[in-house]
Amino acid sequence: TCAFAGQKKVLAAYEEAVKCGYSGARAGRLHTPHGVFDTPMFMPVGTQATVKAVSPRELKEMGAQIILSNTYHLYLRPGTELVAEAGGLHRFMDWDGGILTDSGGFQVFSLGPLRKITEEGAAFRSHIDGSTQFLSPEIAIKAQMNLGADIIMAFDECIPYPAEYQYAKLSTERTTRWAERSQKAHTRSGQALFAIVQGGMYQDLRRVSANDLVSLDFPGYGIGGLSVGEPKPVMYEMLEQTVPLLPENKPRYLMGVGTPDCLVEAVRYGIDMFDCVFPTRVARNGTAMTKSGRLVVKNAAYAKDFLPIDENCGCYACQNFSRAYIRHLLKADEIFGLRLTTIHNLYFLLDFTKKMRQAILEDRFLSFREEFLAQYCK
Ligand SMILES: NCc1cc(CSc2ccccc2)c2nc(N)[nH]c(=O)c2c1
Ligand SMILES: [Zn+2]
Repeated sequence: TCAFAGQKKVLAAYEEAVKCGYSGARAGRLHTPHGVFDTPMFMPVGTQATVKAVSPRELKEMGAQIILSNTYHLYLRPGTELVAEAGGLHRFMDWDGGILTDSGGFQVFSLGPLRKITEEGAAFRSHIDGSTQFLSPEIAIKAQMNLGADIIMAFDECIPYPAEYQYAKLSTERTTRWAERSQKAHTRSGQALFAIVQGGMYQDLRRVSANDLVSLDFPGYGIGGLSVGEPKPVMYEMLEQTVPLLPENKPRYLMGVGTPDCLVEAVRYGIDMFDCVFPTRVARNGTAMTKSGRLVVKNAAYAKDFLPIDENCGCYACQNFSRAYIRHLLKADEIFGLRLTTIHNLYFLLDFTKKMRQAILEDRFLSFREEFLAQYCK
């Protein structure tokens, strides 16, 4: 166990269990005030304090350990002070597992129209009521302390792709200054603040960003600014440059990356934590994830297919319902149809990360990766 202690009392300690030969893959245990969780791990996204279409009980049943929420959305509605008055996010949404919140920077740039970035922070218009809003490291950290997540993220700028070298350099240096301001504003013990590595698609900027943030000594590190439209080989190249510079005894969280082929490659480089809206988002348009790729249940081909989505899947949908039934519900715009495809997709990704962990523990991760990629990308 290599528990770590930041400048405050031990926060999210991370113990590396097993390192897999010939790759950076590792299986670890992440300690938080709401429990100890296994990595590699997939974290379902619950942007507005709910993982769309599923209940906390169902999330627990399918093995979810840590779920994500968005400071940007909760800050605008219902307000983070209100959530604090309700007893914090765990109480508000009745979730007793781990919670991680993003700092809001990314959502400002991806959602808020008419935004302006200065050294101080980001001004933007709310996508809800068009009101003028402002987020800074101090405001974002205060909001996350109000929400009470176990792991919170420093305020950063996700550099768009493509970006000029000069812009990427200035933005990355500012994100490092914002990380320092986030650290100074973070006064809630028992809550881990992760920094976020940026640097665009420039190897040298990625290395500078990682080294600067490591010297500021955070309990864990997000890797941001990837899966923003760049070719996958470029993303893998940035991981190869960045991950080895991060402390082995601290968790690495690749932000907003989530197709299974990307997950297995990122685990190979030593990533421990993942999130993505993809499984819940594609579920809502009737697409199920399987180890051979995507299955569009809504297609007419499945009208009389009385088999489950995946015969080998242990999820509630596959154990009890057929493709024909789920297709019928989706065609009839029945909410239960979306719930079943969402339950299946979340279970698929949670089970997939469990299988990767098992493969690492049994030192057969590289053959697991080969077999999976051969079948999935078929
Ligand atoms: N892959 C793109 C991506 C996604 C997210 C969002 S991850 C997320 C989404 C919902 C809830 C919690 C975290 C990011 N967040 C931050 N702060 N910085 C990034 O560079 C970045 C890049
Ligand atoms: Zn299933």
